[in-house]
Order: sequence, then C-alpha cells, then structure tokens
Amino acid sequence: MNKDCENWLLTPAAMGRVDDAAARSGMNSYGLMEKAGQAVSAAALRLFPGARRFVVLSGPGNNGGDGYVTARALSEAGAAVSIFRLGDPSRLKGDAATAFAHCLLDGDDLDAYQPWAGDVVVDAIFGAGLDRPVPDTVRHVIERVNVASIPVIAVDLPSGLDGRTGRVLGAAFTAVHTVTFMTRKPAHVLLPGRRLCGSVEVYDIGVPMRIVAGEAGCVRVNSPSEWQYEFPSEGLESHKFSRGHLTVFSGPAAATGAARLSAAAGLRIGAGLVTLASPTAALETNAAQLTAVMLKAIDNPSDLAVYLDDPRHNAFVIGPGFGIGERTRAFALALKDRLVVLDADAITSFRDEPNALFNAFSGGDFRLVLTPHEGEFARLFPDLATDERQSKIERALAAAVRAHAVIVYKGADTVIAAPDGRVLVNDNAPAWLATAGSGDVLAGMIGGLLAQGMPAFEAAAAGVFLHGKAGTAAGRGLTSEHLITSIER
Ligand SMILES: NC(=O)C1=CN([C@@H]2O[C@H](COP(=O)(O)OP(=O)(O)OC[C@H]3O[C@@H](n4cnc5c(N)ncnc54)[C@H](OP(=O)(O)O)[C@@H]3O)[C@@H](O)[C@H]2O)[C@@H](O)CC1
Ligand SMILES: Nc1ncnc2c1ncn2[C@@H]1O[C@H](COP(=O)(O)OP(=O)(O)O)[C@@H](O)[C@H]1O
Ligand SMILES: [K+]
Repeated sequence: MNKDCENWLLTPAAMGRVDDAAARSGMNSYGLMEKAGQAVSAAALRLFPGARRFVVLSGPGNNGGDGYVTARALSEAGAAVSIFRLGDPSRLKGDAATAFAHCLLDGDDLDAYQPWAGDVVVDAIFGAGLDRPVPDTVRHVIERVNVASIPVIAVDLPSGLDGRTGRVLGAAFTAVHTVTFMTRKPAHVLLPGRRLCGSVEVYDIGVPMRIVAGEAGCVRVNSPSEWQYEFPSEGLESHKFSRGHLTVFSGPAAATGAARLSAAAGLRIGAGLVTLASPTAALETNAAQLTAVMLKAIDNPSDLAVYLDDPRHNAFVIGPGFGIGERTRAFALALKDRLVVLDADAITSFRDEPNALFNAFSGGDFRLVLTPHEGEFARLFPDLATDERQSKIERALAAAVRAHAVIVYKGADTVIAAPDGRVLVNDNAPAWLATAGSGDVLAGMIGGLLAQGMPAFEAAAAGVFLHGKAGTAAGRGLTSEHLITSIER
C-alpha cells in the first residue's frame, strides 16, 4: 500500500471525482482499469494456485470492466476461466466497453452460473456504483455461491455492499479477499462491511497522489501516525505533578468496581496522580482495594466545588458505575471548565436534556469526550441513531458538531469524531474486548491521556487504539483487570 494514503478513507463519490480528475488530467483511464484487473488476477493466482476454474462475474459498469481485464489476464496466465455477465455487454460504455472488446472469452448470463467444486469466484458485478438494492438475479447467485462455499475474491467491494456506509443493500457476497484501488473506502472498515471484505489489499493503480489527496478530506483509519505527535512523553525533568492529575468518580458502595477499573487504567497510561472521588459510604470498600490510586470523599456538589478550587485537578472521568439521575447531572455540569470523559451512567443521565450538557461545554476548546456504545448513543442522539441514510462516520460527526465534544462511538468499528471534521475509524480491536468493564478501562485511558495534556481528539484516538492493542496483547479470555496490565504506551 502507498504510505501516503494508507490511512485515508475515500467515499465512492470522492473516488468517482478522483476518476474524473484523473481522466481530465490527460491520463489514459483505460490504463487504470487495465492495472486494476491485472492486480486482481495476480491476487487470484497468488491466493488460489490450485483453483480448478476462475469464475468471473461481470457487471454493467466499470467494476464489470475490471472483471473483463481480470478474466483476460487469468486466461493469458493459463488458468481455466468462465465469465458470467449481468446485463447486455453491448451496452457497456467507455473503458468497460474497451475491456470487454479486448477480452475474447465467451460468456454466459449470470443466471446460468452453477457452482462447481474447485471454483473460485471473482466478483466484479458492482463496486463503487451500487446505489440501490441488488436485483434478484444477483441475490440468487450470491445464495448459490454461499451454499456451495465457493471462495470469493471481490473487486473493489463485495457486490451488494454500500461503499459509503458499509451496509448491505439487499444481499452481498462474503469475500475471502478484496482488492481495492488507491485507498480504502468506509465500507472496508465499518461493519458489517469489514467482515464481508475478508483481507483487504489496496493496490496503487497509478492515479497521481496529488489528485487523490485533493479528495482525501479528514476521514482516516486510526493509527499512531494520527496522534503520535501529541503523545505525552516523560523526561528526566518530569515529576508526578507534571504528568497530570486524573480524578475518577466512584459509584455507591455496591457499585465501585467500574470506577476502580477506570482509575487503574488512567494510572497505567501515565497520569502522574489518580484520585478516586468516592461517596463517604463507599470509602472503606474502595480503600480496601486501592494502592497507588488515592482516595477522596466527595459526596455532593459543594464537596466537588471545594475540590475544583485546585486547578491541578485537571482531568475527570465520570459515569462508570456512578448511577443515573440529578446528582450525576449536577456533578457533570460542575466540571464544565475541565477536561472530562463522560461515559456510561453519566451519558444516560442526560437522556432527557442533552442540550444542558452540550451547552455547558459549548464555549472554548473542545474538552468533553463522550464515549457512548450503540445504546447510549441512541439515548443522546435519537434522531441520528435512527437515520438509516447516514453511515456511522456521518452520525458520529454530526453528534460531535452538535455536542461540541469529541465522540467515541464504540463498537467493533469504533468511530472517533471531532467537531472540526476530523474522523478516525478504529480497526484493531479484537472481539474479546466485548467483556464487562472494558469500556470503563477505555474511559480511564482517555482520561489519563487528557490529564497528561493530550488534546481531546488525539487523546480519544490514542486511547481507543492502545485499548485495542492491549486487548490483542492480552489475548482471548481476557478480563478487564488483565486488560489494564496489558496496556503499553
Ligand atoms: N477508483 C478508481 O480509480 C478506478 C475504479 N475502477 C472501477 O470502477 C468501479 C466503479 O465503476 P462504476 O462507477 O461504473 O460503478 P459500478 O460499481 O461498476 O456499477 C455501476 C453500474 O451498475 C448499475 N447499477 C448500480 N446499482 C445497481 C442495482 N442495484 N441493480 C442494477 N444495476 C445497478 C449502474 O446502472 P444505472 O444506475 O446506471 O442504472 C451502472 O451500470 C469501481 O468500483 C472500480 O472497480 C477501475 O476501473 C479503475 C479506476
Ligand atoms: N465485538 C467487538 N470487537 C471489538 N471491540 C469491541 C467489541 N465489542 C465491544 N468492543 C469494545 O469494548 C468496549 C466495551 O465498552 P462498553 O460497551 O462500554 O462495555 P462496559 O460497559 O462493560 O465497559 C468498547 O471499547 C468497544 O469498542
Ligand atoms: K465487486
């Protein structure tokens, strides 16, 4: 993959504009299609050297054009190839018509394809141009291929997948491998798309980088290069006070564990000091289980006001196990001038009056990080959550703008969005992070990075990435306690 653009995500519409600009620049656009098809052919031969037959399914647009180039290249390499077409090939236009004309193999209608054992399907029916549910002919061929367990290599995207949202339009192939061009698209990283793509190969077909960069925007895949420049580094001059002071609010005596997980994670990610602010009634329970984390009794907003008199208490996590209601809202609003991660119960507490929260944090730099999972997101942003037209990226961004906050919209495909338009999609989280308390650990990690002076967007992105990395290092069967000890900065 080209290093310049390995994290970029372009929507199909943006990639369409790239194609147009490349053609206007005087490039030979058929040459791009030729390279695309050659790359797919090479991948097919590399991955399935023992295939009895490659079956190329070619559609009515340029994705189908890529398919005709692939079929020709496979045949020239000596492989057995059959082509099945959607639509009348005499109606192909432009480069796809040229690719068809250069491919001298006979083909048949898509309906006629009956899978044989030993087939490998090259799916070139639809790519970026799919804009409505697939027709029945395609749905039926997908079903036949699935039933026969035929491996599929997808060209650009598995047919049926919406490149912008990662959703399935009617039905979609499940590929073992997808070859896409220049950059990944949102559907390669958003669910369910990511699961349907198999391994994703990004092939540079030679569109000049300046043209791709012109459409790249601020939506990327989360990786250290997106936040490393702000990552805190301790030096010889550091002391614990210079590394920030994170405060995590504990719930009542019967619900203290979640906050302790956040606090321990905040310490582990490098905050110099971490205090657990606990109701007096839960002090003993907490004290029995804390060592490096400090403890402070805070029962009500006036205790909190006194605590906030010390400006060194710079970052806060509120929500894990804290309880839902008026007291939670009062605590959260009292923190409006500090760096805050608002998670779990604290999110739910604003279900009926989200604007009270958004308004409190609306002025100045963004300093609020909201970490909702799917259900919590729907409580704060019900209209966005139910808008089927928008992708998870678009929803997170709209929420960030509305809340004047960094949004960490959690899941296996966590999206991190800032009000200024930056968005990162995370793809390194293992499925075994779906365990009790793992979100509490994440909130503490982000809080610990905020305490050390990392700006909110970068802290959120780094927290999510390092959480995924820690989960991978901990391995299957991890518990949240083990996750914390696996955190590496
Ligand atoms: N990125 C790059 O640099 C390069 C990209 N390249 C390739 O181009 C691909 C994009 O090509 P594309 O724009 O022609 O779109 P594509 O996916 O072939 O589909 C459009 C056709 O499908 C039809 N159609 C759509 N939905 C339908 C439905 N539900 N049911 C039935 N029909 C439906 C639609 O018909 P219409 O809507 O006009 O009726 C139209 O005929 C891209 O994925 C990549 O593989 C390379 O060649 C090299 C350079
Ligand atoms: N299937 C999955 N694959 C990868 N990461 C996941 C998956 N399910 C959940 N996660 C991650 O695990 C964490 C769970 O957080 P949350 O739902 O708040 O759990 P809890 O409330 O138990 O702490 C989030 O960071 C989320 O992104
Ligand atoms: K395809």
